[in-house]
Amino acid sequence: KEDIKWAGPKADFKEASGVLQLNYYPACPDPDRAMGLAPHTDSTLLTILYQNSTSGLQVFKEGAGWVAVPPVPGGLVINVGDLMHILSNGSYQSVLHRAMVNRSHHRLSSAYLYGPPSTAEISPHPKLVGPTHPPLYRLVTWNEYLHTKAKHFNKALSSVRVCVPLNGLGDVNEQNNSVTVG
Ligand SMILES: O=C(O)CCC(=O)C(=O)O
Ligand SMILES: [Fe+2]
Repeated sequence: KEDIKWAGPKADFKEASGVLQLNYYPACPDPDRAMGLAPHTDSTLLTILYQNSTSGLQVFKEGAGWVAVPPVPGGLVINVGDLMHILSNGSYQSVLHRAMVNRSHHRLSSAYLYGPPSTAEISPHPKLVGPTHPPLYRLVTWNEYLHTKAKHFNKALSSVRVCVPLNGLGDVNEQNNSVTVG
């Protein structure tokens, strides 16, 4: 199996796909009746997120529900995405998150999403699979995964899953599939 060419200190970034997403959430007098950004996981490897001083980001934590991630001055938030989830064979789970709107302040965030070339083949890393650790996800090209994500949204990870884990639970991210965002 070939090494990963699109990540690491000596990576070839020429064909890689990076996206800078700028989000603006106007103040909303009735925030409980509006959603800034619907619950989702990022498809990419890691996301580097900057948020201004207005709170709104929440992550879903098993057993605790939605937990606020308050802005830290000068701090960045790093999200694990689906690609890391697949590569690590589920050891690093992609984080379900959403953005709420604020009653009195507008909110800005910018997310840098790093992705491989569209033809890159994505599967659990060979060093992490073996007789006692079967691969949980089948091989997909990055392009194929993005199409699957556009179609199945928060069920995309499950749809490329090849066998049920020993504890019999599905992906945490599966529970929220009601709203689609761009
Ligand atoms: O605005 C935020 O804090 C979250 C943005 C986000 O999740 C995204 O752009 O993917
Ligand atoms: Fe996100």
